[in-house]
Amino acid sequence: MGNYDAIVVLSFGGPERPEDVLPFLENVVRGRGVPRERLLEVEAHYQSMGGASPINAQNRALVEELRKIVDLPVYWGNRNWHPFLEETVAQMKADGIRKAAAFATAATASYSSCRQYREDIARAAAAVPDGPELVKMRHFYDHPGFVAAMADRTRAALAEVGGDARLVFTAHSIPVSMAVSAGPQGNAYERQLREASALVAAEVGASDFDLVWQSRSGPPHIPWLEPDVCDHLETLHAKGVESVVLVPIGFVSDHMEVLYDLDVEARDRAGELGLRLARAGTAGTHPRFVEMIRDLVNEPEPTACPVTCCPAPSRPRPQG
Ligand SMILES: CC1=C(CCC(=O)O)c2cc3nc(cc4[nH]c(cc5[nH]c(cc1n2)c(C)c5CCC(=O)O)c(CCC(=O)O)c4C)C(CCC(=O)O)=C3C
Ligand SMILES: [Fe+2]
Repeated sequence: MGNYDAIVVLSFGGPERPEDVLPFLENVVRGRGVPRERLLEVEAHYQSMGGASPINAQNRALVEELRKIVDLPVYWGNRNWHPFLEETVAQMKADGIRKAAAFATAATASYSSCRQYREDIARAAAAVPDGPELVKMRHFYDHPGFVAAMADRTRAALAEVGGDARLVFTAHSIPVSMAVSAGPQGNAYERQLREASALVAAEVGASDFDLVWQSRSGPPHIPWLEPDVCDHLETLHAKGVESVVLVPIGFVSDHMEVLYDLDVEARDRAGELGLRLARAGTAGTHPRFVEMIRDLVNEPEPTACPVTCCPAPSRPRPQG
């Protein structure tokens, strides 16, 4: 046990009002060379959904559920939008918290899903001198609680389409260079997602599955993980597959990347192809997932990753 006196849920953050969408997006892509056109396209996705991301509401719900089963105070702070982790850590200090277990809402290794959350913790520590120590919990892609929650969600989606649907797991695409440098031995992002997918597939009794990518960002000349989920639906259709269940194994709540890129874009593509499609839910507030967080906090204190793993991407050269 790490002798924590609080838990803090650390997440991506999202806008909740139309006028916050662009400033939020600018925070996300600062220094990352994402073309302006891509940013405006994504802005339109958010505005088409009412100018609000559901991610903050989902994190509030997760915090509520967690509070019901732990004896520690539970806080919540984000990387890209209010409440920023700095704000939360300032509150924790004011409340007298000395050491907290930090649960980041990302299951795997990679710069975006691990190292960058460690940087968020370091930034908050620098902003709040003499604040609490935050200890980041380990990756949970293969934790039985996460797997059980995702298996339940997958079974529900299979029941929706009926028959022998093809299981297609999806995760956020990342630059190939980021994928190669993920984890102490490299390639951990893809390997961990494949392992998580295999565990869920086995639990629902599927003999085979695919793992594909979604939500590609970045400049077009930089290679990202492929194939994209929409292209993959075409490939499956060409092979004679008639029904598909999409399982967003790379995300823990039904936020914008899931609601837009899967429920709008991929669903549209499936409709054009005449494919039957159902989308499995994410872990969200599934009781097994919430219990997993409690169990992680009760594990021996995790050691930090080696400093060489999941390095920050080099800053892209300005284009044009
Ligand atoms: C691995 C990974 C996860 C999973 C792990 C985790 O969950 O942390 C994830 C989650 C998320 N990504 C999200 C949103 C966005 N990601 C972007 C851009 C990027 N994501 C990347 C990677 C990941 N992203 C990368 C390498 C970029 C390129 C820019 C950069 O190098 O950082 C952009 C910029 C615009 C664009 O899409 O071009 C947006 C808006 C939301 C919030 C959804 C909501 O608002 O509900 C969530 C949970
Ligand atoms: Fe992202």
